[in-house]
Amino acid sequence: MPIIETKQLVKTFGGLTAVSGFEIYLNAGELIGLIGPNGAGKTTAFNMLTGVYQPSSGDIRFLDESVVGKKPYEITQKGIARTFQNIRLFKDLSVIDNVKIAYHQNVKYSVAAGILGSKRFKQEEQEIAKKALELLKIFKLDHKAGEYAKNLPYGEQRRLEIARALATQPKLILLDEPAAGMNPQETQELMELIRFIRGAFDLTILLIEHDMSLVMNVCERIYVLDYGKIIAHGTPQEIKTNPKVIEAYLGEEVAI
Ligand SMILES: Nc1ncnc2c1ncn2[C@@H]1O[C@H](COP(=O)(O)OP(=O)(O)OP(=O)(O)O)[C@@H](O)[C@H]1O
Repeated sequence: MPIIETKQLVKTFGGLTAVSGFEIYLNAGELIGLIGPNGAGKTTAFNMLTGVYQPSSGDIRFLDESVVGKKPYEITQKGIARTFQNIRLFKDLSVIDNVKIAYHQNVKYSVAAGILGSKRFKQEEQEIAKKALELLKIFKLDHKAGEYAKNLPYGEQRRLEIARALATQPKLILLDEPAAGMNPQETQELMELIRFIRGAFDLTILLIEHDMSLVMNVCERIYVLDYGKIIAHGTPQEIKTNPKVIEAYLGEEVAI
């Protein structure tokens, strides 16, 4: 049974149909790509999967339960995390605090315990600080734990966003253009990191990416959106040679 499955998802904005008939599924442990020309509806699809937008119609089943109508924080608590195309870190907080905040979502002490500084609260805080640092180590950001997030170079901010998403302990993670703005060396390292975290954290991953070499190299299957509709679905090899995909990308800068 798929971990997530969408049924005939539609999103309209006034007269504009941004996404229609959107049907995808991801099995547990898969790494799947979602590609398409600019304005095809990829981010709108992510926004529906994470409760940022409510679908105009259709259904989203996550772990065999509909998540339509749920708020973004409820969806995060159920196990779906994401990163954003335009990085959304807490830029005036330290690197480690960005990760600690995400861990706090799953902590069990009460607000009163926090204010009163109870023993349990202190233990939880120490545990979270330890876990956050371990996570930063995986992302090679532990030596920058105390720096302001805003002072990190772009590529590191992107990595921190993924680390923060992982701190919510998701089962499914949606990455919106994780390699945007990265140089080839950083992109290569990111590719290895994505493969690593999938295994290490038992994740299922859906990836939007314009960097075709990244998508073709790491994804097992790829969905292609064009004008809000899925025009192709298959292995990287099938997608590369699909005439509809080639046509959709004509005039775009990306070579597939
Ligand atoms: N909040 C909104 N209000 C109105 N129109 C929107 C809104 N969000 C997205 N759209 C429109 O929906 C369509 C799909 O946009 P979307 O951002 O999902 O595409 P995309 O595939 O993610 O594009 P890109 O690759 O450029 O990020 C576009 O025509 C966009 O202008």
